Amino acid sequence: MALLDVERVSMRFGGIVAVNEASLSVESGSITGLIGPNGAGKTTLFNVVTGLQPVASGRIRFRGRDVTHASPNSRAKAGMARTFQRLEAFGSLTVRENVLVASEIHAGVPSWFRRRSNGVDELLERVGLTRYAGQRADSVPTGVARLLELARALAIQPRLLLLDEPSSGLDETETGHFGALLREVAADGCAVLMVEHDMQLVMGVCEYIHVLEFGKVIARGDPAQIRSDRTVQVAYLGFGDTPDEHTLQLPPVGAT
Ligand SMILES: Nc1ncnc2c1ncn2[C@@H]1O[C@H](COP(=O)(O)OP(=O)(O)OP(=O)(O)O)[C@@H](O)[C@H]1O
Repeated sequence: MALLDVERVSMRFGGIVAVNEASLSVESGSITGLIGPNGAGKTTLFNVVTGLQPVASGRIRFRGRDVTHASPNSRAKAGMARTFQRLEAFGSLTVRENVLVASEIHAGVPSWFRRRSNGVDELLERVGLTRYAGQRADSVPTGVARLLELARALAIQPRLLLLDEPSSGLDETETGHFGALLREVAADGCAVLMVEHDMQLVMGVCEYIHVLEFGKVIARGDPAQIRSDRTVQVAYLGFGDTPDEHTLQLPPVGAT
């Protein structure tokens, strides 16, 4: 059984069908991509999976449990963490305090009652934030803020990490570093489901990819299958009918 199973889920905003009977699954310890054009329904699907928005129909199972109507909080407690497109850290707290708060919320105990900081410093070290630990979150560059979002999500020791456009605002080197970090996270047993527009990152780190268009999953497969899928090339990547057009624009699999 997969770690996450989304079965024929739909979600509407009035007359707009944002997610239309979409199904996808995420295996434990894997990195899975969710790609598609702007407005395809990716963020809405994340919101439905994490419980921020209700489903109109369909079923969501996480770790074998039906969580279709569970609260966001109980899904988080069961091991789901997510980041948002817009950076959400507490600006007036330091980088370290931000991670500490996330860790405390997860543990349910304020740190002054505990002797240890629940691995916060190790976590900062692991994602490369130690030198920024004492800086206010609103004073760090975007690349560092993205790592902070990742560290805050990891602080709840999730089984599944949902990342919404994590490389947004990162340069190529930072994106490469981020991709390497994601591989480590997955190797440690935390599955990653990632919405991302940077195809180099997606093709480089994802083992499996789902493609969404108009709320429907139009293709799924490993990076090589997605690269060569004609429907994806036309619908998402905007290629015409010239057979070789796409090969010039897509990065090779494993490029990151
Ligand atoms: N709060 C809302 N109210 C009404 N319509 C919405 C709302 N949020 C999203 N939509 C619509 O739902 C559809 C899916 O939007 P969504 O943001 O999920 O797409 P997306 O794939 O994440 O896009 P992007 O890549 O641009 O972030 C779009 O048609 C969008 O306009």
